[in-house]
Amino acid sequence: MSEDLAEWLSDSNEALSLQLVRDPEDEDVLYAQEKRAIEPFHPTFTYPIFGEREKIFGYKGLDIQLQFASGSLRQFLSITYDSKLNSPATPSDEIEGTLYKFIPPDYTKSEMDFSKLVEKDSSEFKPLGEKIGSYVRPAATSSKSKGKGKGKVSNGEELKEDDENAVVFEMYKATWNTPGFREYHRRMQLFILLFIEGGSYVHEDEDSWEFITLYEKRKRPAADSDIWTYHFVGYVSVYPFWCYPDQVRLRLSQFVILPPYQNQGHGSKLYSTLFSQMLSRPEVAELTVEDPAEAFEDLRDRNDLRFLVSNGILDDPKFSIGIGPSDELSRSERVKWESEIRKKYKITQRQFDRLLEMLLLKQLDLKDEKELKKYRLHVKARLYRFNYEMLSQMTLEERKEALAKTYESVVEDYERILEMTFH
Ligand SMILES: CC(=O)SCCNC(=O)CCNC(=O)[C@H](O)C(C)(C)COP(=O)(O)OP(=O)(O)OC[C@H]1O[C@@H](n2cnc3c(N)ncnc32)[C@H](O)[C@@H]1OP(=O)(O)O
Repeated sequence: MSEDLAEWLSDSNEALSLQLVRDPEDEDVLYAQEKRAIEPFHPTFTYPIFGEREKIFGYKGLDIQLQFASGSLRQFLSITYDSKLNSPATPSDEIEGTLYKFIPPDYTKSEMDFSKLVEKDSSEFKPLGEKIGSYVRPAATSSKSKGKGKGKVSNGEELKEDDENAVVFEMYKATWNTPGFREYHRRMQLFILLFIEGGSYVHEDEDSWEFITLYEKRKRPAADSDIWTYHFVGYVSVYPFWCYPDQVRLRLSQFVILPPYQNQGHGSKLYSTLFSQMLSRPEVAELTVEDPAEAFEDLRDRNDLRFLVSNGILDDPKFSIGIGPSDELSRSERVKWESEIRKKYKITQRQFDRLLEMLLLKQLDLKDEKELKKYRLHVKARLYRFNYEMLSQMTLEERKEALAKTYESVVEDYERILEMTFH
C-alpha cells in the first residue's frame, strides 16, 4: 500500500471502544476506583470481525463506539470520523454492515433513545435464570470500609448483603429454555469474539448449553428507593458430553470477565461457583476445559490448588505414598488413592496429576537430595508417559536431555503458580 493510502488505515482494536452504561443516578454512588466499571475500554481482538490484520481502511480519526446498557446489554452504535476516503478505486471499508453480522439488529443509533432505554432498563432489568450464588465485596473506598478491602473481593465473612457498605455480586444459571435468554445471549456473545483468542459463537441449535452469568447488584442511591440495579460482569458457558456409561463430562467452553472487572477476584468466584455446582451434580463425572488461555489456566490452577488444600489433601496420610522408586505395594496404593480422590473431586487426569505434583513440590524439602530425586523421577515418569510418542523416536541420550529440559520448565512454572497461590 502506498504511503498516502496508509494514512487512511486505522487499527480496529483502537478504533472500537466499548462501554457499559448505567443510569446517571446509579453512577453517582460509585467510588473513585469503581468508576472503572463505566469507563470505555477496548477489545483485545477484532480479527473475527475486521479481518486478520485488524485494520479498517478509508477513514481518518475513526471512532466506533458500541455502548451497552449495563444490565440488559441493549446496544447503541455510533461511528464518527474526521474524514472518509471517497475514491471508487480504493473504496472505504463498510463498518456498520460488517458489525451488523455480529450483533443483534435491535441496536439504536439515537443517543436520546439509548438514554431513555438505559433509564428504563436500569430499574426494570433482572437477570434471567435461577440464582445460584452470591458474594459480597466492600464498596471500594467508602468512609466506613476505608483500607479494609481496597476494592478486593472479601471472603464474604465480614460483610452481609444488606450492609450499606457491601456491593453484592450474584450468579445466575440459564439454558436455552430460560425465557428470554436466547435473545440475551445474542447480546453478550460478542464479548467472546472480542476477548477470547480463537473464540467463536456457540451453535444455538445445540440444545444442552448451560450458562452462568455474573452481575454486580446495587441499590439505587436515592434515600427512599427500593430499586436494585444489575450490571453485567461476565459469564461462562459449558456443554455436557455423554460420558460412558451413564454420566456426563462438562466441558467449560467460554469464560470471560469484562476488562473493567478483571483482576479483582471475580473470575475466581465464577469458576469456584461452577466447580462446586458440578461437584453437587451426581450425573457429572468431571469438568474439562476447552483450549484454555494462559491466564485462565492460571486461574484454574490457583483455585483447584486452594480447593484441594482446604479439603485437607496435605494431611492425608497417603499424600506422598509411592513417590519415586518404591515397592509394588505402595505404588499400587498410590494409584488407587489418586484415582479415588480424582473421581471424588471430578478433576481431569492431567490436571489432577499436575496439581498433585505442585502440592508435592510445595511440601518438598529442597535440601533433601534423596527426596528431591524421588520427586524428579515421579514427575519425569509422568512426562515420559505423556510425551511417549515423541520421546520413543529419540535416542536414549536425546530422550534424557529432552526430559530434563521439560522437567526444568515444568518445575519453574509450578514454582510460579505456587508463589501466586500461597504467597
Ligand atoms: C476456556 C476459555 O474460555 S479460556 C479464555 C479465558 N478468557 C479470556 O482470556 C478472556 C479475557 N480475560 C478474562 O476474562 C479474565 O482476565 C480471566 C477470566 C482470564 C481472569 O479473570 P479475573 O477476574 O481477572 O481473575 P481473578 O481476578 O480471579 O484473578 C486474576 C488476577 O487478579 C488477582 N486477584 C485475585 N483476587 C484478587 C483480589 N481479591 N483483589 C485484587 N486482585 C486479585 C490475582 O492475583 C490474579 O493475578 P495474577 O494472575 O497475576 O496472579
